[in-house]
Amino acid sequence: MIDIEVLHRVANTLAERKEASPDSSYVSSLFHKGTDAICKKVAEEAAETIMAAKDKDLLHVVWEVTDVWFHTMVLLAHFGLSVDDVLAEFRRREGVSGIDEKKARTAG
Ligand SMILES: N=c1c2ncn([C@@H]3O[C@H](COP(=O)(O)OP(=O)(O)OP(=O)(O)O)[C@@H](O)[C@H]3O)c2ncn1[C@@H]1O[C@H](COP(=O)(O)O)[C@@H](O)[C@H]1O
Repeated sequence: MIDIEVLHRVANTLAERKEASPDSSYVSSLFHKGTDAICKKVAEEAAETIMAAKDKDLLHVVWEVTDVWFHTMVLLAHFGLSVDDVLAEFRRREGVSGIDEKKARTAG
């Protein structure tokens, strides 16, 4: 199993890019363009994931999901959120059936 620490290393690089010149860094250029540009990339990469899935192109599914994760990490960093916020939410949901959770949400 590959260590999840790679996500933290990339997240640390993203944080450093907040101080970098947009000319020298793709991530910095996204930070400078702002929320709309970052969200546009998330949407584009999600659409490309769907197209790869419909083509049953499994290599491209992995590439595009990586692009989605990466650009959502840029979005988190843009808002001062961290990978750990998402991992904590996964941990909070762990073992809670999606069916039971939805029932509890719609019961009241
Ligand atoms: N993991 C990534 C990563 N994944 C994808 N990408 C870039 O995300 C972009 C994806 O956009 P597209 O596939 O649409 O490619 P494109 O058509 O060239 O992009 P646009 O024309 O739409 O801008 C490409 O430019 C990829 O190179 C990434 N860029 C950077 N990282 C990580 O971020 C770190 C910092 O990157 P820089 O800030 O560029 O140094 C790197 O060391 C990596 O760890």
